[in-house]
Amino acid sequence: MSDISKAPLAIIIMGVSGSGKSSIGEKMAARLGMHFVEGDALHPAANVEKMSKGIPLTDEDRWPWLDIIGQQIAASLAKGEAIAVSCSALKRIYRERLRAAAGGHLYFVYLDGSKELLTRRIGERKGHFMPASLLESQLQTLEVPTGEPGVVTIGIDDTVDGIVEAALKTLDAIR
Ligand SMILES: Nc1ncnc2c1ncn2[C@@H]1O[C@H](COP(=O)(O)OP(=O)(O)OP(=O)(O)O)[C@@H](O)[C@H]1O
Ligand SMILES: O=C(O)[C@H](O)[C@@H](O)[C@H](O)[C@H](O)CO
Repeated sequence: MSDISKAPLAIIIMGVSGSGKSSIGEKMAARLGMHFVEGDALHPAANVEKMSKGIPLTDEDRWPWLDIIGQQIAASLAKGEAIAVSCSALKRIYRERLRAAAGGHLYFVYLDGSKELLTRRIGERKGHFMPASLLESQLQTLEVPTGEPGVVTIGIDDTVDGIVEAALKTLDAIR
């Protein structure tokens, strides 16, 4: 099996709110010895305020945020450094923007879960700005990335470790 940590690699861990992007992304990046960036931390304050009030973001709200993420990925790759970022990346046009920023060298790990499981995980989570009420709009906005280049789809009905293992194995298989 090839060692996917050797080449500079850029990975977005994507999916709707509560799918496990932060939990999986952090652990995956640690396993690969990669720098992990929490995409939520890069939202302009106005976006966080909106989401905290239960108001879904628009494309216009998301573009500046996606561009910050794209710039971070481009900067890492330019230095020859691998990077993993958690980012909902719900629409295909968002992913295209991120791919363009990364010069085409971008993988996506899509965390796929049922509405019931997502609702449960968000409900059990404490101290996060994202209210459970926004899950519906997240699911409506999501354009499933399956079939796009560099995408691996992983079901989230498993332990964090199980999901990380599956993601690493599937990613390795397509590289
Ligand atoms: N495989 C799992 N098994 C059990 N609990 C999990 C699993 N993955 C994530 N969780 C829990 O589910 C909740 C949501 O996970 P997390 O915050 O990582 O998702 P997220 O996609 O980053 O969410 P958001 O986009 O809203 O920030 C957290 O409380 C987390 O601890
Ligand atoms: O595109 C979006 O609507 C946002 O990025 C959300 O997905 C949140 O950032 C995330 O889910 C926070 O919990």
